[in-house]
Amino acid sequence: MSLLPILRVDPKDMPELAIVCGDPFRAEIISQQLEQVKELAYSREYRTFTGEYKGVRIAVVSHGVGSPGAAVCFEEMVKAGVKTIIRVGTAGSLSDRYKTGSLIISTAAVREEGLTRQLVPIAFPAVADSKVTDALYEAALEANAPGAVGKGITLTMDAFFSGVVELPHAIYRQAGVLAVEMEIAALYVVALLRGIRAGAILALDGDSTAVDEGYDPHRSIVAEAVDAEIRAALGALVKLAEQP
Ligand SMILES: O=P(O)(O)O[C@H]1O[C@H](CO)[C@@H](O)[C@H]1O
Ligand SMILES: O=c1cc[nH]c(=O)[nH]1
Repeated sequence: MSLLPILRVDPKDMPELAIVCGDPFRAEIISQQLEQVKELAYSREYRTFTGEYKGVRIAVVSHGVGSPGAAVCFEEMVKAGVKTIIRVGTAGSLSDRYKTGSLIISTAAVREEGLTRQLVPIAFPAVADSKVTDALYEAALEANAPGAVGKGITLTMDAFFSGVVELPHAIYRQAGVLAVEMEIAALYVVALLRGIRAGAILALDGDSTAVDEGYDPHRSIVAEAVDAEIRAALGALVKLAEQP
């Protein structure tokens, strides 16, 4: 079979279990936890590695920033036969309880991005797979994160910095949404429409309302939280490999 047109990977090389993340450099960091690692392709923002973790074959793929580009990646992964995807990302806090360094497992995503309404009406819910969520939560509790571990609804946006229109963060904070990022709604909608399992874990890198003033995701507490979420995601995939 020919290569996937955008990821530039041979579908037969893609395992059924995968981790995705925005940053191609983070994909490389995650791949360093694997044995028998191979970098299959680096095409646009999409960097694909495969390897084994505790005897389980997994892929690690970067999807870039924003839902439209990320959805292209998820769709091609599904076409290649991937059956379980976990997103390992960063997010801004919307909650007084979970601050920088905390980990959030996303049980569902508010669809404030523009992509998924072009796939299915906006009333359709973007929800995670419950087995993936449970496996992630259990693994996160044991991952020694520098902050608290929580699970709940997250917000997916297209805008990162604000313009002249007020962003809806305060409304969703009031509604109990825990964190904001930019791709989970796309992941959950694509997964639900194509019949695969998906979940997501997020390391909080600051207060979402402060990104316009000075966003700094390069602090050591964020790096520690990202390390912890990587351990949690790998542990969850091993558990999920036993529960197809
Ligand atoms: O940490 P990652 O996976 O890149 O995710 C978050 O970081 C990016 C913004 O800086 C967006 O892609 C957002 O969703
Ligand atoms: O989308 C994002 C990602 C990280 N941190 C934020 O505040 N927003």
